[in-house]
Amino acid sequence: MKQTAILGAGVMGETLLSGLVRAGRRVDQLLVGEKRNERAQELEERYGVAVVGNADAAAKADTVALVVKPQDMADLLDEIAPSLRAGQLLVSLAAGITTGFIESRVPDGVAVVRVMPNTPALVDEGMAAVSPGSHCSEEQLAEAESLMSSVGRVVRIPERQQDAVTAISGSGPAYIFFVVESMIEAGVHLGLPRATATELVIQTLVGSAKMLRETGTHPTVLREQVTSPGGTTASALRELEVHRVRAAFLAAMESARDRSRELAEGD
Ligand SMILES: NC(=O)C1=CN([C@@H]2O[C@H](COP(=O)(O)OP(=O)(O)OC[C@H]3O[C@@H](n4cnc5c(N)ncnc54)[C@H](O)[C@@H]3O)[C@@H](O)[C@H]2O)C=CC1
Ligand SMILES: O=C(O)[C@@H]1CCC=N1
Repeated sequence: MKQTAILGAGVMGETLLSGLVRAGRRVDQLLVGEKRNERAQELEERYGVAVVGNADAAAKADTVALVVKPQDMADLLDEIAPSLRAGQLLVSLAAGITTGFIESRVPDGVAVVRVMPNTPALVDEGMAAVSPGSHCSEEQLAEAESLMSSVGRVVRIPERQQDAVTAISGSGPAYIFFVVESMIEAGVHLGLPRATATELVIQTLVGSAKMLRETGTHPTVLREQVTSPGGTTASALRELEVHRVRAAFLAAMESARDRSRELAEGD
């Protein structure tokens, strides 16, 4: 019976855990390692999953998902390294942490896959990008992909693109929620009840996302279809350009990419 351990069960760890359970993974094939006792207890009660020590989980599992903050990764690896053996697979979901960083801290022959997931995995609409480390077999990479495909889509990318991916899809949901918040506030400023503004914005987002996915039409064309000559949309879009929103998105994502690079240094 193949065992999968999840070490670090905060927002992303629980997202992965819940997705695996929804996808039909038996709870007796799952182990969780979590530092905070009250959190560990909560997860045991919610999912019926066994929460054990990190070293114990690492020794028993075939696949170990590392879902702690980048700043906590070195300590976690020091703790579990003596329990690991060649042939096991480590799947890191941490921003910035390279496969080389992990490989240099665990026994030879332990395979590493770096993944950048995102929180829509909570509703099985996640986007994950996976990159193999230096000695990861096709079968092990497929195992990491299958872990993530239980909660959404998966793409394979070269590891050098991981910091950019982190800036786009890893952090991406936060930008979208920020836009949604801003539009709801604008609706309230324009005199709409908050509940009405919220419903209008969320359905507009869902409908627009569905159009992008289902028509396959380029976003520029879809935007042009909404923009009547001399109309309301053109007027609004001119304001967004005047306020340099496009440039702000570029600067924001460059900043996220650079921060991802820094996290590897432990800052
Ligand atoms: N939240 C997000 O949207 C995304 C997060 N990630 C990555 O996922 C990782 C976790 O992020 P979050 O879940 O947001 O953080 P979080 O702070 O919610 O969760 C981290 C968990 O790890 C636990 N922990 C810390 N040290 C531990 C140890 N030695 N042993 C066991 N448990 C330990 C903490 O108690 C906490 O519950 C990060 O590396 C982050 O870069 C990646 C993509 C998206
Ligand atoms: O903010 C962060 O560092 C993590 C990585 C991507 C999304 N959340």
